[in-house]
Amino acid sequence: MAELAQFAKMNGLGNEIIVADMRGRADRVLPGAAVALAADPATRFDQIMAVHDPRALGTDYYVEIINSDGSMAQACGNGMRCVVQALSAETERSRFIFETVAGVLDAEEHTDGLISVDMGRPRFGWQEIPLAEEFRDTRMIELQVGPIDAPVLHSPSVVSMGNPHAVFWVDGNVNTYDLERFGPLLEHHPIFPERANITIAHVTARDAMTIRTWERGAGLTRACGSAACAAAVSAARTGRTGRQVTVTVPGGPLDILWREDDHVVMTGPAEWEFSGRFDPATGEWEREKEGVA
Ligand SMILES: N[C@@H](CCC[C@H](N)C(=O)O)C(=O)O
Repeated sequence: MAELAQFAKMNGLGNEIIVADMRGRADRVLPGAAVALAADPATRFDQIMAVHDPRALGTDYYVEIINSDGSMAQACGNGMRCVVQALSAETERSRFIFETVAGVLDAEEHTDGLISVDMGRPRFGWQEIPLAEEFRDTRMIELQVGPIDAPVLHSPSVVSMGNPHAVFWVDGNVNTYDLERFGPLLEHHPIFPERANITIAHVTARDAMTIRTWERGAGLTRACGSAACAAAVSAARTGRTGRQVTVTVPGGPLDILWREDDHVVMTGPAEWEFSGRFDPATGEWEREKEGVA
């Protein structure tokens, strides 16, 4: 067995997260190890946030994001809040600058314990999302599921928050839609060459909406931070809301602000569950014993 790496099992509004401490190591969390950890009910997770030593000048850490199917993700809002909480407990710092494959982002823990993450700028170009074919206006694209003459979900807004998102607008309760059935079909639809996160959104006020998300590479989750950002910017962009909204996901509310400088800032909680050590090559793991640092 390789030298074990420390991890903390955490969650961001029920989005199951493992924060893996890969600092000072040359190895990476392998896809097979992620799949093994996800299959174990005790360590079941939606994303692993692997925290590495910094690669770029002016950043504190490089963070890799791994979905439960072993694929890589470019953004994970709830996971970033968990990383901030884990690091702030260790370092007594409250601000961090991270590098991810999607770029550099900064994050801050507030005195009330809530954490804000600057999720960067949304991208609306069809090649940036990416889509398989040209759509000049990505506020609403032609795509539907269900019977041709009576689609269940149709005409989503599409956007990249570093990762690809499609947001389907509905009038009623988001829980009445069979996302477990339609999510995988839409995630793998040929219009999304890199797959997509699929969200159903119901705007309830100029500053509020409820969403549910089928995550690319992880399936149905209780929360998806980048999807909350994607839904918020898409709602503002289509005139449904203003630029500051409370997005309620199954796990609870997230505050999303699309600032005038085009950056999207997400604020919400993070929660520690337990710690352990694992083998990044195989996913074998052991729980940290109480009282052992
Ligand atoms: N849970 C995340 C999003 C995770 C990444 C996603 N599954 C993808 O592959 O794009 C969040 O909180 O943003």
